[in-house]
Amino acid sequence: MGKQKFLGLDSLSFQDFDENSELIPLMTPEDEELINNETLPESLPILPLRNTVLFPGVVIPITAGRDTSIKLINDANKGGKVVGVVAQKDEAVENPSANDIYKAGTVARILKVLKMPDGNTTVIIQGKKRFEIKKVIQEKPYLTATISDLPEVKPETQNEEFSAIIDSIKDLSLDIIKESPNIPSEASFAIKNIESNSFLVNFVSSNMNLKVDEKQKLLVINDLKERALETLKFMNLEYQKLELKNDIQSKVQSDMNQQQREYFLHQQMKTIQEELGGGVSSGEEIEEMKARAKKKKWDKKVKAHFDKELSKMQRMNPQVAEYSIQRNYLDLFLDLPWNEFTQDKFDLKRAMKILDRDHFGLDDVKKRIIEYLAVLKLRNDMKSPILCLYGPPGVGKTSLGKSIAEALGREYVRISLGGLRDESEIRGHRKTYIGAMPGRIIQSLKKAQTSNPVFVLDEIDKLSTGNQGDPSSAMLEVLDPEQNNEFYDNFLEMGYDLSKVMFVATANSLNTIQPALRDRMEIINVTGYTIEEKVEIAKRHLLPKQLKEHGLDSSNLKIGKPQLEKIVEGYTRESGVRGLEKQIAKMVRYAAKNIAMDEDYNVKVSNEDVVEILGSPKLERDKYENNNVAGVVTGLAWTRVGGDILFIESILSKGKGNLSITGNLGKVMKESATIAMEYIKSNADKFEINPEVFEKYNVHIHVPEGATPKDGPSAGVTMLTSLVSLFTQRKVKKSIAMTGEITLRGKVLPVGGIKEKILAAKRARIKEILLCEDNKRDIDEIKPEYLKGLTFHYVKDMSDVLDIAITNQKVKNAKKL
Ligand SMILES: Nc1ncnc2c1ncn2[C@@H]1O[C@H](COP(=O)(O)OP(=O)(O)OP(=O)(O)O)[C@@H](O)[C@H]1O
Repeated sequence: MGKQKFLGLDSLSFQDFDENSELIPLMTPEDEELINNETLPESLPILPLRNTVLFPGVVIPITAGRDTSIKLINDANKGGKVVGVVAQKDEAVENPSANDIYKAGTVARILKVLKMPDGNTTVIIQGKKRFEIKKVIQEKPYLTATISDLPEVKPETQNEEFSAIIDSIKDLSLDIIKESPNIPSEASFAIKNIESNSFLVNFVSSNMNLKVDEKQKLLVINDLKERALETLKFMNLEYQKLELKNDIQSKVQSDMNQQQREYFLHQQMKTIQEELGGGVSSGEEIEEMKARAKKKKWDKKVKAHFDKELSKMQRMNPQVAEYSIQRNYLDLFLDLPWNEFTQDKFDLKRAMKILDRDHFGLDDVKKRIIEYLAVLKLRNDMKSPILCLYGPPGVGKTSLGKSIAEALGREYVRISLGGLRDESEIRGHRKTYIGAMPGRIIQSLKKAQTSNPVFVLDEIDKLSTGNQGDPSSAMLEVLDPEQNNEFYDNFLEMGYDLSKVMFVATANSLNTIQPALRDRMEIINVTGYTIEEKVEIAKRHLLPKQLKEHGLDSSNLKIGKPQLEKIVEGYTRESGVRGLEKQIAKMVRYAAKNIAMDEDYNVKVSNEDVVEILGSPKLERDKYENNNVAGVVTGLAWTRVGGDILFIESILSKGKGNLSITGNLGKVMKESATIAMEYIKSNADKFEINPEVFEKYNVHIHVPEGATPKDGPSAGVTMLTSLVSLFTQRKVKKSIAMTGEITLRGKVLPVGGIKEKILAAKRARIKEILLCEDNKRDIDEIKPEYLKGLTFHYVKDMSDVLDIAITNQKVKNAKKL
């Protein structure tokens, strides 16, 4: 419903009308009756309406601009004040003829004629009765036609359907008025007061936002019920459109409100900041940043990003917190090395020299490192391989990384991944967090100041998965040559090229490294050292290093080989040399103290001095004991800290044939014990064991040294030997140690960690070692000097094990079973 058409009163006031003019719309059935009883003249002047349709009872203002219309109105106003009003088919037609107007129209009464200042004439007319043109009898000076009545067909007064339609029209028009901001609320007052159904339908039809032809269609429907229904349909459509429009508008409105609010707040903030003495952002700082930026070797993308962020900073007030966040952020861009590389030194001889200078032994490892450097040199694409040095603690993995950096002439950085459980430690926090920082990778590169350092990732096997994302998956991206040229740090908000970085990871164990990570690395095993090697390392490296660190030199303290050996054997029990270094540091401190206190001391230390300084040698638990007791056998184990020996003890006690196992053992070891037991039971004859023994006695197996958890199937042969020795009460071969898995069928299977196990056996002064035949190839790979003084027995079946390990001699005080 358009405002200008509603009641037709928008530009006029009531004072413009005579007291008795019939301005007030018809409201009652009596009014309607009056109109219907009026007799129509035979012919009428026809006033064509350009853009509306007049309905009976409705008052509308029309503007007459055309000369013909003005003449018609003037003539009629002077005469009977009655005209026929018919809508034009096409509003563009200037002088409509009979064919240009519809056939049906409404008789109108002129209520008022007003001369407007613009020369137009405004006429207030009221619709009376509908008519049909029979014939146009003259076209000049205006159209005149003979007409006939169009009688309205009314439903019976009791028609329920019609009443329902009328009610709906009323309700819906009230709804429409409520939803339409343009319709004055008085309109609802009018609707409520219209009593004549016919007039209600006309009133609504006239005021609806319909096209002329739609209104005309309504006008010519004689059946009032049908007309009402059609009107209701149009109203429904109109209501839906209105709802949609309001919906859109309220959305737009709320967006606007939000924007206005922000703008307003910003303005306020600005004012407050100015009041507090803040000014425009510090120009000097920005100029300095710009100068630094000029020296950076950024690619286009990074440069564009930096420029954008810098101009953001320029617009900020230096007093606000965001300013310093932004400055830190941009500082990081300026501090980070971008495409700044050190030239690699590919002199492999020199590299070898450096590796030899820093590390004693480790020949295989050094050889593999040199091979790697050679490949790097030949490929020359600067894409670096990822090395993973794995082995027990203190064997020099980390320090090898450092030597590699020196050999290549690259910068060296290191991060420890041990216990790191938060992905953001690697990838950083988004800069919107309070106290956000880049991840460790980016921080280390900032420290390195070059884009191609040697980057040591210590303890990659100890990366743990916490509830803050998975750091291993972030590491995967770091270590994947396909992806790491665009490593994304959350703080940096940019990809950073890590492909030129040479990563060297270290690990104590391969099992706990995520398999996908392990696949991406070249694994190099760094095994532990023999006693002789440790002595050499101590002499050549550890002692000079410690002397230097304490401000002394070799003239202040001399430790001979026998004493070093004593220290290694009596005070350390490890695969690496970290503990040894600590003991040597103690020796050096002793000298330093004496020098500082001006006291005499032996520069060349004796065995006694060693005991005096370090205390009496610690118990050497992992020393082979003897074979005097049945059921005690030495096994070889592999742990994360290197090889170790273990003793398996078993005893019999009167009982009902139960098997119990104690010690800090894993599930697999317990299974091995059960397998061994079953094997013995089924081969009791062979070992001359009375089968009744199994029912009369309980067996208890124990593995002492419970502090280090031991698991793995490799104790199988040891369990078996222990139990056979127990049931037969025969001695186990002297100075023998063994490792191997057993199966129910009596087979012996190969096991891992052989190198470490051999070193542990040597430390424990074992002479003979029993292994699966398939482990021979591991032994063949070990340097002969490591194997000096050891005899190997290779076996296939459990019976071979027993043939070798169990003697015919009964133990002292053998039990009679
Ligand atoms: N072969 C060697 N020659 C000289 N020094 C060595 C040798 N092996 C180890 N060291 C020294 O032993 C110390 C410990 O080595 P490092 O820290 O590299 O051990 P690691 O294998 O990385 O241990 P972890 O696994 O605990 O990190 C260092 O001071 C190192 O120089």
